Amino acid sequence: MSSTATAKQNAGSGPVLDWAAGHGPVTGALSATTGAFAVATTGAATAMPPGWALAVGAAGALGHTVVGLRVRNAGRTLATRAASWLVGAGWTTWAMTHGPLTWAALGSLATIGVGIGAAARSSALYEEAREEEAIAAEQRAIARELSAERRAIAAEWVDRIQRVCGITVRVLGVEQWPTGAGFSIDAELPPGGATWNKIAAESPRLSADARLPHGCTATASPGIHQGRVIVDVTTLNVLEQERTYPAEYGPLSLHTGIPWGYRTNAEEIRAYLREQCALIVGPTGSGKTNLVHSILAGFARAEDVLTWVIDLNAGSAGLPWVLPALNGEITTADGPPVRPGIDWLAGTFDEAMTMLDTAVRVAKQRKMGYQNVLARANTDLLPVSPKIPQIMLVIDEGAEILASPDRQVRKLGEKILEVIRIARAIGIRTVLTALGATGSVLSNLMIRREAKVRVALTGGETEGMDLSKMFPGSRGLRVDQAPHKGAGFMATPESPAALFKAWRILPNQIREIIAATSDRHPVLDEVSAKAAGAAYARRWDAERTAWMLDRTPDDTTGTTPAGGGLSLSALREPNTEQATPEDEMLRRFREQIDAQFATAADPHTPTAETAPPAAGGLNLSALRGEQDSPAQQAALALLLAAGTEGTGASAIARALADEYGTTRQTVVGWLKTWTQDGTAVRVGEGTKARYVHRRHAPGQPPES
Ligand SMILES: Nc1ncnc2c1ncn2[C@@H]1O[C@H](COP(=O)(O)OP(=O)(O)OP(=O)(O)O)[C@@H](O)[C@H]1O
Repeated sequence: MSSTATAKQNAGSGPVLDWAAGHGPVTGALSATTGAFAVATTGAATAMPPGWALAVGAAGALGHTVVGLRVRNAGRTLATRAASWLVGAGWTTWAMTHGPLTWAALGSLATIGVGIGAAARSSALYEEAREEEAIAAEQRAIARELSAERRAIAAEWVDRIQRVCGITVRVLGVEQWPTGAGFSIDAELPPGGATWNKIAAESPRLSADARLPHGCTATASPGIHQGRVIVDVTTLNVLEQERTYPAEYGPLSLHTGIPWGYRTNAEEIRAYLREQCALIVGPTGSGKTNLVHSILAGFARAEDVLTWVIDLNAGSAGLPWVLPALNGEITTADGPPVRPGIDWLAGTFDEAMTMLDTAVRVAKQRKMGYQNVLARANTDLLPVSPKIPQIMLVIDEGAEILASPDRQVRKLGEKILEVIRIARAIGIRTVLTALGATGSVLSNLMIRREAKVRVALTGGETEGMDLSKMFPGSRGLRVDQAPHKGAGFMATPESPAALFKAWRILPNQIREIIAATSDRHPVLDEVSAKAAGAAYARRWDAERTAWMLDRTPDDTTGTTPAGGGLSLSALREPNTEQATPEDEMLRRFREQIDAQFATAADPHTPTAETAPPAAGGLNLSALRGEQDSPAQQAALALLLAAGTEGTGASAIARALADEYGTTRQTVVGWLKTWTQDGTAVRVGEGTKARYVHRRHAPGQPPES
């Protein structure tokens, strides 16, 4: 009978006995006594020589002892098992001689059974306790070793702090960092008025005394109360290494902080920007642009942030976040067009002014429009959420704008300050970068008060780096501690000034982040969109974005002006007979945005200057008269050539991809327009659907 069949049979008739399983105290005793009884009765009935039972018992005891030794059972367990075998065998021998079916034999067998059970139970418990004790002993040994190391560290640093700072601390704990880059000491200051900053001020001397490698520091910060100090000691210089932006692009929120880089203990540091503005200082070549990209990456990942970028320096900070989407270089797995990684990019003075005016209008409108929301939430801080996103204005070299001697540029500066002044409560904050004009910028009270998230990228540059102005109250920070590109110091209200490094982020990661976050960006809330008006709604308009395409390196028109100024092509009449590839790209971009996103409803009723928006979206394409581009003409020619058979969007896109870089999405847009205006006819359904030029449409008289 198969085992399954047996199991099935047994299932209905009581407990299934698993003979392969090991014995517990009860089954073990039961098995021993029933076994002995069976042998005794059979032996007596068959007149088996009683000595055999004794021999079997001795062999059993020996076998069990050997196995027990092999699995390292305790001596006590071995003795119990061997004794069980021998007692069982003794009884069997006796019972075979005197007859197993007497009351004396049965009673003594039951007693033996209970005895074996109890002994087995006790030896099992003993075995368990022995195992636990072994584990605990092992852990105690590890802890002893660790705490010996910790004790050594504690003693060494008590001595050092005494020697260097003249303060005798009592170490309460030493925590080794999981990153392996160093440790933290939690110590109690002596009575008599010693403060943690006395130790903090001696950081360089402590580091030297500890013979720390270059780039490693011993920094002191306040402990749990004013009588305690934490000393963080780095022993491995992670700032030396180049670490790329973490490849996990999951959603973030302004409220949980946006990671900007990592500390010397290799832990990430986050900027909390709900109420704070930020100031980043970094001379040329220090890695400032790279840091701005890391920051924009974090904002792109956030579900409650819309990023507006002003970059009058040829848009280099913002362009990588726009162009891949604009040029249709990125597609997502399910095919919808990709939104740029930032919500607005101003690369010219006029556009920057428009953006700042819009920000001021939005701020004022939010103040009025959200009174109820504030009252309901019982707060004076607008509850920022994906529905009411925070606008982060990132202004590259904004500090230079503030300090500019040029009257025009200073107007921009005044607007920036106005935004900083009025918009904290209602969710608009700024990130300003500076090449080094820290003196004049930091003398501005508004910046000093509002921009407490600060970064100084040194990249080894010592000229014009006044760390004490950037991080007032922090002592012991030296530029030469961070000689690597992308490295410097960062302070936030939550985390005192200390060494920091930005992750390296390359264009391919920027493209990945644009694709990964495309459907995550919030939409400007209705109240704000109303205030922002057409200036915002038409931000991707051809005339306003032409400069971006003139900057692309694969520009073949030769019209790119030198320097970063506004390009002449921005003034180009968009409805020229021969559309350029840039116009084609722009048109495609507008179409994609129209098709996919109602980026903001244009709240204004159409006027002479504002073209009517399509219901539910921007209808950017409608903002200019559509003109067939060479790519579109080629597509039309293909449609004609397909005759009565017709063709589809994919086939046309494939044919045009090499020469014009046309995507399927674009062709879908053209085919839609052509079917609407009667140029083409759609025939068939589902996967069989194809388009036929009206000349070849069924039932159509041939055109002459
Ligand atoms: N976090 C980083 N890790 C490693 N290397 C970096 C990092 N940031 C920047 N670099 C290196 O420094 C170089 C300059 O960086 P980046 O262009 O960001 O500097 P910048 O301060 O903006 O300079 P510029 O103003 O001249 O553009 C980069 O090409 C890169 O090699």
